[in-house]
Amino acid sequence: MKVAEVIVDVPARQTDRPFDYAIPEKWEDILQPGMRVTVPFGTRRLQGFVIHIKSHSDVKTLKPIEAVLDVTPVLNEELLELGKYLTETTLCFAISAYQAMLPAALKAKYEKEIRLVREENRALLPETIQPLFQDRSTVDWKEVEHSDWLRPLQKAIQQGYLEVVYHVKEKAAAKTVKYVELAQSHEEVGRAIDALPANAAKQRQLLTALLSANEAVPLRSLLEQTGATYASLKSLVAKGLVAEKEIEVYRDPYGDRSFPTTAPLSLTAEQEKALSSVIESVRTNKHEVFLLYGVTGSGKTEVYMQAIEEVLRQGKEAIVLVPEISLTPQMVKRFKGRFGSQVAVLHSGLSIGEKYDEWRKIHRKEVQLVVGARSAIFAPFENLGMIIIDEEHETSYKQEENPRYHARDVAIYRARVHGCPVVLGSATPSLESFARAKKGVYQLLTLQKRVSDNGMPDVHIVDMREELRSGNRSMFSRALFEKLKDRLHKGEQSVLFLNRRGYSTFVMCRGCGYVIRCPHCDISLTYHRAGQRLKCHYCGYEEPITYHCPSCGNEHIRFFGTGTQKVEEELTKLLPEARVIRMDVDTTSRKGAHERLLAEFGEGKADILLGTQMIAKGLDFPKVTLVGVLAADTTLHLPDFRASEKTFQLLTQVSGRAGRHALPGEVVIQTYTPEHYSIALAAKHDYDAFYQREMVLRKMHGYPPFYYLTLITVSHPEITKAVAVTDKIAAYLRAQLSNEAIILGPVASPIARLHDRYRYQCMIKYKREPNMTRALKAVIDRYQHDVSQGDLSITIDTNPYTMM
Ligand SMILES: Nc1ncnc2c1ncn2[C@@H]1O[C@H](COP(=O)(O)OP(=O)(O)OP(=O)(O)O)[C@@H](O)[C@H]1O
Ligand SMILES: [Zn+2]
Ligand SMILES: [Zn+2]
Repeated sequence: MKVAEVIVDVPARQTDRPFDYAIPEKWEDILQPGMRVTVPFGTRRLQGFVIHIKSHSDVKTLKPIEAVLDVTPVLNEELLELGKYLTETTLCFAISAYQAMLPAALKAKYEKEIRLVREENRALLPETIQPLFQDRSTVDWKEVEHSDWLRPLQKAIQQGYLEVVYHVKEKAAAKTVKYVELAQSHEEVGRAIDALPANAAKQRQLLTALLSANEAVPLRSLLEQTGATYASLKSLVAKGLVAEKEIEVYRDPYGDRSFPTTAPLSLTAEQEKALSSVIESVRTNKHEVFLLYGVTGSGKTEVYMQAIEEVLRQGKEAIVLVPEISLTPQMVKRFKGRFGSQVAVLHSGLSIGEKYDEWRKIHRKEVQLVVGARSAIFAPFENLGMIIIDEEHETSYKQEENPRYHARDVAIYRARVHGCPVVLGSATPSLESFARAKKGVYQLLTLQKRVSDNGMPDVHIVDMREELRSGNRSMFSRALFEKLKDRLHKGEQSVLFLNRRGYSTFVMCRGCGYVIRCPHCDISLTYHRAGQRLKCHYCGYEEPITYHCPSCGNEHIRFFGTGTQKVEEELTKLLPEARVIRMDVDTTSRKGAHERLLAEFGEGKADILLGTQMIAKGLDFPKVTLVGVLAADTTLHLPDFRASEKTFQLLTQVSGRAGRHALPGEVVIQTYTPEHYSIALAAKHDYDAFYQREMVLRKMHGYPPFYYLTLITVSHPEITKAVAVTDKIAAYLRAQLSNEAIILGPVASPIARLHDRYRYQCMIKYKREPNMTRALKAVIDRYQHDVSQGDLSITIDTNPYTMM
């Protein structure tokens, strides 16, 4: 007998191990590791992954596998191993690791039904629930779960009249389309046409159309083409002349668009040099990590694409990761234009079904290249020739839920297995990556010049305190306003960027200083003009705006901060002739809106593009000659040791949108702290000086890249419990780790209360702690019971990017 080790779909500490199941004989030759199965588990039925097959088990009575859900493994050997690496490095459950690698469509959907065990039982049911089963023998659990029938149903289940049945379903299935084809030879069909009665004109047309098509035709187009009804077709089916069949099709999100083909550009000397190093490594199957440090507009994408061409020539595959937010139609167009149908695209804007179809193209080896956001790093390619991570400094490459992996680490892991290079590209590399490049761990490739002859844009810093002193109370400085007017007259375009991260339009009483806060979380509510409501951005709580202060009752309630809506209003007042496109969460929430707005701007249908973070990167519009940053400092004051780095990156990226082509560009940065080095150095395009300066501070305060970090966050509805547990964890770790490790805390988290739960944290800074993983696992084990039974929650992030 053969036995399968199965990881079941219960993300909990107690079930985080393989369970043995017997493989029924009929599946002995079919079942392979990496396939999904359905198994009985306690009283339930669950989906699971087979991770290993063996011929013996120590378990005495094995339950059999109930169903095999795949024909070929959905996780190959490499990905199964990668799952183990993820559980070790991020301390996640194996099931979470495997599920993260697959499209959501393959995740199980559990459904429960209540079924009459025997027909005769119908009469024995309590009267109250008899009507439920009047003309059926099963009732969906959802129908009754919140009803008064639950009690009598439970009783009937205990008495054995009813039973609960579990179904495991897929979230989405392959899409099929009905086709029609001839079921007999052309001669037979010809004879049949002659034999048709004169009034069967439509049937004749149908057969003639199929004869001339000489292949299966989609049912819909056949009926449209001939004007025949489905009934006419059915009668031909009944005669055995034609047959219907379902053919699988892909949902193609880009199906309705054509992408003009592009040819490789002839490279600049710098590009050429960078490319040849990468190609050398592709040709020799050498695992190396390159850091392609190239200023904005230096043509990094062209280098990526020509390197990919080499990979494809070698018959290998490539993964290109881009941040979700810059996976704009522009980027897609560039890759589809160069590589056509060889590309799959994966991002969160796709439906579950569309993502599944793109994934299947990869799984079936119908494409050789995937361009996608973070999770595309798990693309099931088996012959990888290169992995590219564009804008490698982006924090969105770190997943902020289990498994808390960083795509860069996964990329390096996979590339090592495949013996291929990784290319990390950025105009503003993360300090971690640049430090590694300086140490020679990564190979540094540099593009110092822009492709266009104009070079980097001129940057002007405006001190907004000065503006106020000289009587300008507007949100636009005089310099920015003049330049906006100037561009308008010249028919050139401007981009206005509002830095909104860590910043909110809070509501404050000018009389007593009272700020309206979320009753469940420790943060202020944000004013939303649409609907006149105040919303909590963490838990979703909302309430209508008030005009009276809840604390002192006076009417001087005011909305502070600047939102994009407010900027737009002001623009309409000051520059009524300007056509403005606003891009923020409100205007881009509908599917396709993001893309449409950018296309309109690209076609010159607007003079000013006003937006938040989502317009900061990747955009490449020739007519943009002015970039205005309305408030540069908002990210500076986040409670995060990366605040300066993030500010520098953001300002450099957004400035980089100006003057990328023939026309020279200019940037205006408005700030209240012009002297801050992040702002001053971004204005000078001086990454190197910023790096030096910031590294000194990181070293002094013991932060990455000098130290590794692990952040433990404990939350509980009772503050004393949260503190006590954090305290115990900190004490335990102090005892377990070496004296070199620095354990900070317990302290209240920057967001000290969320969803009515108090949050405390403990941060560990360390250089080398062989005992670390073991100690953290011990912490998880120690509190496993409290976490699963009670109100305690503990999250451990072994490489935190948000400190909140
Ligand atoms: N060798 C070349 N010859 C002519 N044009 C080029 C060449 N390389 C790139 N370009 C063009 O220069 C522009 C900028 O290139 P690209 O967008 O790749 O820059 P980037 O380095 O990715 O910049 P960013 O970091 O700002 O996104 C693009 O329009 C691109 O088509
Ligand atoms: Zn809240
Ligand atoms: Zn008040």
